Amino acid sequence: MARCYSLCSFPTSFLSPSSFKHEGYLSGRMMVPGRTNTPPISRGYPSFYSRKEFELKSSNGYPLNAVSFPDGLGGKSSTEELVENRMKDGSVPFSEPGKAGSTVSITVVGASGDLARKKIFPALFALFYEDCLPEHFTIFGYARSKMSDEELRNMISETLTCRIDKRENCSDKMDQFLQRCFYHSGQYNSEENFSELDKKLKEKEVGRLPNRLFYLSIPPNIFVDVVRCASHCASSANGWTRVIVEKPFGRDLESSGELTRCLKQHLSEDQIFRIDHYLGKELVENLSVLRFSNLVFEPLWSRNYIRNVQLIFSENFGTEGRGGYFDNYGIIRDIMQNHLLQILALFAMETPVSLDAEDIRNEKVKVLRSMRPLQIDDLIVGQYKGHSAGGKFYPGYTEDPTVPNDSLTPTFAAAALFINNARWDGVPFLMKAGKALHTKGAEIRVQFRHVPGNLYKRNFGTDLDKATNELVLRVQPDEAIYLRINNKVPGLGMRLDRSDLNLLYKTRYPKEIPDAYERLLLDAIEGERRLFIRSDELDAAWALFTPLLKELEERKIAPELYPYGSRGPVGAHYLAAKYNVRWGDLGGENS
Ligand SMILES: NC(=O)C1=CN([C@@H]2O[C@H](COP(=O)(O)OP(=O)(O)OC[C@H]3O[C@@H](n4cnc5c(N)ncnc54)[C@H](OP(=O)(O)O)[C@@H]3O)[C@@H](O)[C@H]2O)C=CC1
Ligand SMILES: O=C1O[C@H](COP(=O)(O)O)[C@@H](O)[C@H](O)[C@H]1O
Repeated sequence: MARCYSLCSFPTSFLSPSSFKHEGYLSGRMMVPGRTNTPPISRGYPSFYSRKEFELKSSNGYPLNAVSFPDGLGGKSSTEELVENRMKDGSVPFSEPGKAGSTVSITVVGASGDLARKKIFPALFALFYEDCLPEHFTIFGYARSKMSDEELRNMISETLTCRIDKRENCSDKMDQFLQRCFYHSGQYNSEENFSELDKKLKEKEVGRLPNRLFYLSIPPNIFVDVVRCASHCASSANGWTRVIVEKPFGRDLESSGELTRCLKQHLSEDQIFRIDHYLGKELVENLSVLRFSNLVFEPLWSRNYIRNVQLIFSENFGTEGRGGYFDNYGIIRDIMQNHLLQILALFAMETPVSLDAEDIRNEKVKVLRSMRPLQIDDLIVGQYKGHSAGGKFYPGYTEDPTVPNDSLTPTFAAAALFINNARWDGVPFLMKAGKALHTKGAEIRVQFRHVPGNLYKRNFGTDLDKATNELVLRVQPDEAIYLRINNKVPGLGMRLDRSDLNLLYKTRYPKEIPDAYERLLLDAIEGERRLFIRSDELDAAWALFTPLLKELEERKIAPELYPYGSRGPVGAHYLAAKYNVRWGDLGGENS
């Protein structure tokens, strides 16, 4: 995480917690009529730091506090003037630098659940461990389960690991972190219970400008209840209040629109942080860097040179434990409509005006709106069936006790999508996503066109595809970016070979890569919206998939069965062949 690492690379005296202050920004309850809650960061306003030249980078590489305070007194800095002016007009009550600072309270709603335990609390600890959290912060777990603070701490401590070097003993840090974690038990639709939470939050926030972040790690049917109660009874009185919303954001265009409408009765769009954790993955972040900061790629980034793009997701386990949720959604909604489509939009967008969140999100929306809705002929669906291997039986999807026996829900899908704009006209964007396959991974594969009039064509035999240049971004596991090129085998003859120019992260960057949730939580705390989904993006994404999802369900299209642990249904090959494409991940040697 560049910003934190750049923070950590300062001399240690700069790293004292007191140099890390996030000041509060906007007064009022969650929804402030006539005013958006855009924080200082994305508008280029400063945050306050006590040290000259202290610079904390946001995840888009922009300095968050593009300001340095003058040494000594004498004259007002532009920052101080800005603060003073803003306070005079009453609109933005920053707290004064140097006086009582701000605090951030992070409430994990659904704290007893799987996601909270496995991802959210560990990510918060990792941020704390890296000194990336503000100096003053408190974490609250909220759920119906009865638990004491101590029990919550015990639960959390089971999943915490030391961040940089797993062998390092960081029990002191863990203890410090756990001491800042508290629990409140309550119903999700009880204003009274949220008022009790508010009281407890205030006790921790006393004397500081309170900022509040709520993470909705709960089933979607209770999102609106929680937002209503939190907004009425537990939002910050004079700091910012933000809400991270987990997917699924509805199950089609209508239900997603309805969810957005309901949330917006209590929140402004700027307060809603719709999370897609794939946008927080290191390699997905690197996609734009690779493209926009290397001369060698951007000129090739169009239909003129790119033959097809493949977005591939696979898991080598089934819906174990999540069958109840999954059966109502299926793989298209679970993975394609969000994770893979988000990557596609980032991949295919035009150059944004800047790295500002709105500029990037504007470009992504344009791509999504230029796409034609997915056609049923460009889709194949599959479902895994039970399979025995190595003396063990792997049950099929419908053998999961939480899944109906006659379920037609796809656990695998492959699709061909097209972008009807000048850059991408006619280029197939192939997506493939499946559970219970032979391997776990996610990658972006770019296959380039054949070299026209290739002088060496006879060296490749009859299959020119063997000479295809391919750029692969392996998102996980074993993060890597590699470029497949053709080269001569050393020697007196003229034998050609395909080799990989390989940037393998674990050899180039031996440090552990931060989890996606770390980056996204930090961005939400800092008010950086670039990696969160705006409501018009969401609408455009659903518009592409909704007609097809309805058709699949109305026509009760049966998925092609594939054995647990296999490479998926053969239909995926026919679909690719229809567009003269071969899946790059099934291409043989070290593909
Ligand atoms: N788990 C994962 O890997 C991922 C999850 N998500 C999404 O994140 C959110 C949380 O996921 P996860 O932690 O797995 O969910 P859980 O099913 O574990 O639910 C979280 C908590 O919500 C409460 N809860 C569960 N069901 C209900 C219900 N029907 N009514 C009221 N409260 C309920 C429970 O707390 P209590 O009973 O104590 O109140 C539970 O501990 C979901 O929206 C999910 O779709 C997204 C990506 C990945
Ligand atoms: O959002 C989801 O993602 C996970 C896969 O996430 P990863 O970071 O482990 O690749 C997937 O298992 C789950 O079904 C889906 O809801």
